[in-house]
Amino acid sequence: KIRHHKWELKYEFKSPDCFKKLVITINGRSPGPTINAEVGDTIVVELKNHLLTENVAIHWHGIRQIGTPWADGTEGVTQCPIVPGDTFVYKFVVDRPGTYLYHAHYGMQRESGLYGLIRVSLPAGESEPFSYDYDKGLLLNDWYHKSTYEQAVGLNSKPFVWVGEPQSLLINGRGKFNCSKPGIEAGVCNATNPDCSPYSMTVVPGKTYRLRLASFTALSALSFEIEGHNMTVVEADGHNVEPFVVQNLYIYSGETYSVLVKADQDPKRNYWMSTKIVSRDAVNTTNGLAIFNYYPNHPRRNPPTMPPAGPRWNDTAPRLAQSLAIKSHKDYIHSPPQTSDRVIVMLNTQNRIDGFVKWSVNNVSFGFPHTPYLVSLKHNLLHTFDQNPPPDGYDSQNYDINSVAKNVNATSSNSIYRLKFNTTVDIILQNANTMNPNNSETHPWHLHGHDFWVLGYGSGKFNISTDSANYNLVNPIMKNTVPVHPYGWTALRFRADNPGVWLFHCHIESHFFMGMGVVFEEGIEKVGKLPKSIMGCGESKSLYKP
Ligand SMILES: O=C1O[C@H]([C@@H](O)CO)C(O)=C1O
Repeated sequence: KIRHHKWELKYEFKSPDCFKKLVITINGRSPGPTINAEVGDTIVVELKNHLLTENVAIHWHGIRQIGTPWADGTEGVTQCPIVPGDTFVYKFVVDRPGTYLYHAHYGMQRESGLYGLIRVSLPAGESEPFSYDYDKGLLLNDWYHKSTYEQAVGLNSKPFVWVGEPQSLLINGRGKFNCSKPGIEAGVCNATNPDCSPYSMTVVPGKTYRLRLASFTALSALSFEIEGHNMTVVEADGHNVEPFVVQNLYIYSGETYSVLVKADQDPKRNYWMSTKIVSRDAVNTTNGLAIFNYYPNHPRRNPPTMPPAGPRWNDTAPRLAQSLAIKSHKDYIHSPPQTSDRVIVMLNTQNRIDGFVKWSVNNVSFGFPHTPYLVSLKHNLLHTFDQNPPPDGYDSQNYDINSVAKNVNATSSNSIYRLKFNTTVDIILQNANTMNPNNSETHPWHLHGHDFWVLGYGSGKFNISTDSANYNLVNPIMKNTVPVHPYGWTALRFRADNPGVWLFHCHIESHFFMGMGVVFEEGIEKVGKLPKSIMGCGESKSLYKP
């Protein structure tokens, strides 16, 4: 079945957390409409850019784009930006059931509110290995009052202007900034604006709900909980999980989870749903709140209790424990190849280049070329980017991951990793200290075009002989986004079997903007004829003869 969507993108004044700012809307909404589809459907999104003076591109996060690498929506990698006034048509197949995201992939535009959910269900007659009565989406986000443009310029300035912690946290596009804080211009913040009344999810006592949680945060790692209710984790990034129960779920930017919740508590009252920032000391950001409303109580009635405080922000152990608990459902194991053809160790560091603050992989900070790689590679415009491959590792003998590096300087490059088609590749994400003493951050890494097996997590420096001996090669979960914990490592394996050019990057918007990403090419010769609509910028202009 073909599912046709017509989207008009524009900036509008909105007050998702009561504070008025410019928000990118899709057909008047932020978050945008949920795309509902069945496995095997073709999604067509006809996108009209009405942003007046800003380009755009939309990425379908978690959709592998098999046979349509040009529809991945990654500006600079798979397409030219969509300029104001233009219409671009995305067309791709959703080939697996599960919960996925879509969001802007141009500069740091996602945080302007251009995001939404993709829900792919099984064909009628097929069923999941779990059951529920109702299916609901919960889109989690953090929210800034400054424009994405002001933030980008700050990150790219000397002296460096960091984006800081978000002003609020949103649940289904709604949050609450404290309008009575001093220094707010009259008329900008209105606590009674209906845009910012909390999201309320009505539940029928005794029923079971599948909540599809998705994190779109620009920066924050979150802990989500529903006061007084257990949650059973059943899906992660579109894969069935061997079920386990949590009171609070840690979720990193770019991840999705389905949890089952039974409305089995006192039906005479409502309960809080809340998000809290973990892994960063965000003292001035209040927790995100929504209402878990037991029918027939009033959906706006506040619960009689204080909202839950949530876990301590700097406690890494329970987060690592949750990561380790996520295994493939026993009836849905995709066995990983038992060996790999290539191991790429990726040291994650914060650096300086000519006095600018950057993030790097193996001391190379990523920057886009002018021509999208997909076009350059397919049409042999190889002079458009650096042909020296980036390093497959770092000097692990001599690099101390636990302290500020002796030499924090890095280089910048737009070079890429070229993978041999149909080979198995291991990636070891190695975390380290930032440029600040006693500080290491959590980075959620997202791979385009593939799912990978998560073979292991550990703390400290990865040891190729001892740590790889402990890989989970039996029932590893497959995901498309995974955290590397502070001072820790994460090991992934994937098959380079999807012809195209694919980004792999930290899903924190500012970190990717500062260079925290790499690009993989595989099987470029197998990519079909590129649509002209992705061309028109840089050297692809020469190919664009209408
Ligand atoms: O990239 C970052 O910069 C700041 C800080 O390290 C420098 O101000 C921070 O917390 C980041 O994640």
